[in-house]
Amino acid sequence: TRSTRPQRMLKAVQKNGTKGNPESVISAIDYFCKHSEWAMNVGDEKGSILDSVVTEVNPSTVLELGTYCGYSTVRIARLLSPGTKLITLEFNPVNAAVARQIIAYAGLQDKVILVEGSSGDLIPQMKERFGIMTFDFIFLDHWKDRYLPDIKLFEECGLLRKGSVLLADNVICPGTPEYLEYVRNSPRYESKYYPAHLEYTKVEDGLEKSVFLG
Ligand SMILES: O=C(NCCCCc1cc2cnccc2s1)c1cc(-c2ccc(F)cc2)cc(O)c1O
Ligand SMILES: [Mg+2]
Repeated sequence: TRSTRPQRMLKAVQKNGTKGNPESVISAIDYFCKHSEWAMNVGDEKGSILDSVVTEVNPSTVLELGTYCGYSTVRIARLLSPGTKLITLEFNPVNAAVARQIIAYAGLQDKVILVEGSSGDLIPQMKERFGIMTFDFIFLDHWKDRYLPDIKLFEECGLLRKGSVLLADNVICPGTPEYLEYVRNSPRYESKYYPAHLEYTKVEDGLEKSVFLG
């Protein structure tokens, strides 16, 4: 059967990247998406904002919802302190297989725990399966209609602490209106919008950073 876009992206990384060099993997993916095939990675513009928030938070516990090909996983993992691991959830097994290879090519496999499944099923298992008390940093980049139910799930499962930072991709395009309304109007969050563009395009998009106030 015909290859998938993530599989063609992996080939581009192996051809144009340098093994063990995360920056070269990031560049190879961005080049592929700009010159070969658009793909729904967070991209370089929003990726720089992601980098700055991760650096500012310097988290010890990290969760990413939506691995896709591992582009943002690599961006986050390369910035984590030694010994810190990030948990990333992916629903699609074919994409998860590609992501594992891209993360390994970057040399970051020891800093990443990739779990296949849906957020609704896996979030309630975080404490028992991974010994997590609370998350310092959460990157939301999965089904856009799951952002709101999943933030409520985080609250219900006691996975947030005073100061936990949630960063959400695509709050404009494709859009997450109910999530935005919730975090911007809830007294339990302090929210800030970072304007940018949909990855590799001129279409308006942005990231919403929300700090849990306890
Ligand atoms: O759908 C998007 N990302 C989610 C893929 C969901 C798969 C998963 C569900 C799930 C559930 N539980 C755990 C893990 C996971 S992973 C997405 C789409 C666009 C886009 C596409 C077309 C377009 F014209 C304009 C924008 C841009 C983006 O940046 C995106 O992130
Ligand atoms: Mg996205």
